Amino acid sequence: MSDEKKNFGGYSLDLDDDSEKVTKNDNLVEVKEEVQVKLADSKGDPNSPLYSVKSFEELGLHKDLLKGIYDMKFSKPSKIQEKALPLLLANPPKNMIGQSQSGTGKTAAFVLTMLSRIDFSNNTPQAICLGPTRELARQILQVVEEMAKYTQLKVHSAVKDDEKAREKIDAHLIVGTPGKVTELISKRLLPVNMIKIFVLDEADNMLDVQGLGDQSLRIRTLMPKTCQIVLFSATFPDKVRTFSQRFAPGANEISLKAEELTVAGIKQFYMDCKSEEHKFEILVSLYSLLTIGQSIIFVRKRDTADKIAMKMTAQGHKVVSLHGKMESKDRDTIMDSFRQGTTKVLITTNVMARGIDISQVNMVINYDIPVDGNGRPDPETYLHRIGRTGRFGRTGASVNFVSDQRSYDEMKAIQNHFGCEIVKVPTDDEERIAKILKEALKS
Ligand SMILES: Nc1ncnc2c1ncn2[C@@H]1O[C@H](COP(=O)(O)OP(=O)(O)OP(=O)(O)O)[C@@H](O)[C@H]1O
Repeated sequence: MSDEKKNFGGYSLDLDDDSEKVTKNDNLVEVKEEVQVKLADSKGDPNSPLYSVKSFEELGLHKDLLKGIYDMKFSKPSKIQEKALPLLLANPPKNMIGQSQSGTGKTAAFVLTMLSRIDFSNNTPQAICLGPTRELARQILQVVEEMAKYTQLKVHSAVKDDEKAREKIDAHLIVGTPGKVTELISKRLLPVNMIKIFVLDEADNMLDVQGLGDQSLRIRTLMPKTCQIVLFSATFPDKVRTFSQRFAPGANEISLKAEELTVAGIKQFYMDCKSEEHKFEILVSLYSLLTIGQSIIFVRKRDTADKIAMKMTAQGHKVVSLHGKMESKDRDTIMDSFRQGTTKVLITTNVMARGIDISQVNMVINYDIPVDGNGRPDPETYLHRIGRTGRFGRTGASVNFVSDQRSYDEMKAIQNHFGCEIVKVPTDDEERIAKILKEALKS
């Protein structure tokens, strides 16, 4: 889609495309318990993304929403919630482009805004929220349902193979993926004339990726003129930011510099493997560490995910793979069992890189270093992948596997982009590996 001209709202736009217990070793069991309670990111530190001076009451939320969030054990807002909510809730509504580090509570910021804008006495769609994958859309829907527990909200899930709407939707809030929402609108099942707020989560991805971008844009053009446009992500690369500003004209912006994006609680490592086979051997040797909490292993290709899962399973390890080639039903089952902690190790592609929030995930392995569609190192995807751990101040470890000069250079390019530290871990000393990673999860 590079250089392609898009017409939107009268503008011509340039779119750039692009606890299963570990029985082997008592120490590991001990660490697991510590990992679960340890908060790395001190909320007392004014520089922490979790720091705030205000309470939720001071942010002007309805008492029914306050009851919902207190039930979820949210005691104080995070920085992005404290900063964004007053801007998002102000009248007349203003658009928003909001950025904050992974796992710092962006979802609550936009969900609470949508819920605050809805008139529950009017049974017609008033808010649409889109995410890039069915897994993320389902997760947002769960958050919506929890937060809206004390309201009269009716919500509709718009993901493939889910709730086949045949009649006109009368739910107040729609959460879905762009493809399904486009379909519902074109079949005239989803009326959009009363939509007051349109949210894109993982907005940079939603606007940049071929297909998703086209659909998001098309839906955007159908929104009423007065509709509030809200874009959130941990990353807004320059090429997407300019477009975002046109997508959400006059928006309030909360932004971060590249160097501010990495989360302090996520320690980053790399292991210098000799070959592809050696990568697999190292992965297997890490299994007992991977199951201390839960882990996600990211690979580049769907086939690789399946192959590794098969090989590990054949060796007696309990792992599952999840990727976009699978049936929706299977994806949901795998995801639900990982979310419940029944499965501990998930091998996946970038489909799971963004937004997925499972607090028990304390290790992420980049089995393949992320690259973009042109084969170039992809810092944004890297940041989202490692952000699946270290959620809301928890500790986490991420380990990059490199196996040749090229993968090493890719990792270095990503490291330079963020100006972060990625520490080398030896591959030939299991005890030392365990010590380093366990230390990372403790500190
Ligand atoms: N104020 C709060 N107090 C306690 N926990 C919170 C608060 N806000 C959010 N959380 C929890 O923090 C976790 C991370 O939040 P969320 O998934 O919204 O992060 P995010 O900023 O959207 O991350 P990502 O960029 O990875 O999508 C969730 O489990 C959420 O329930």
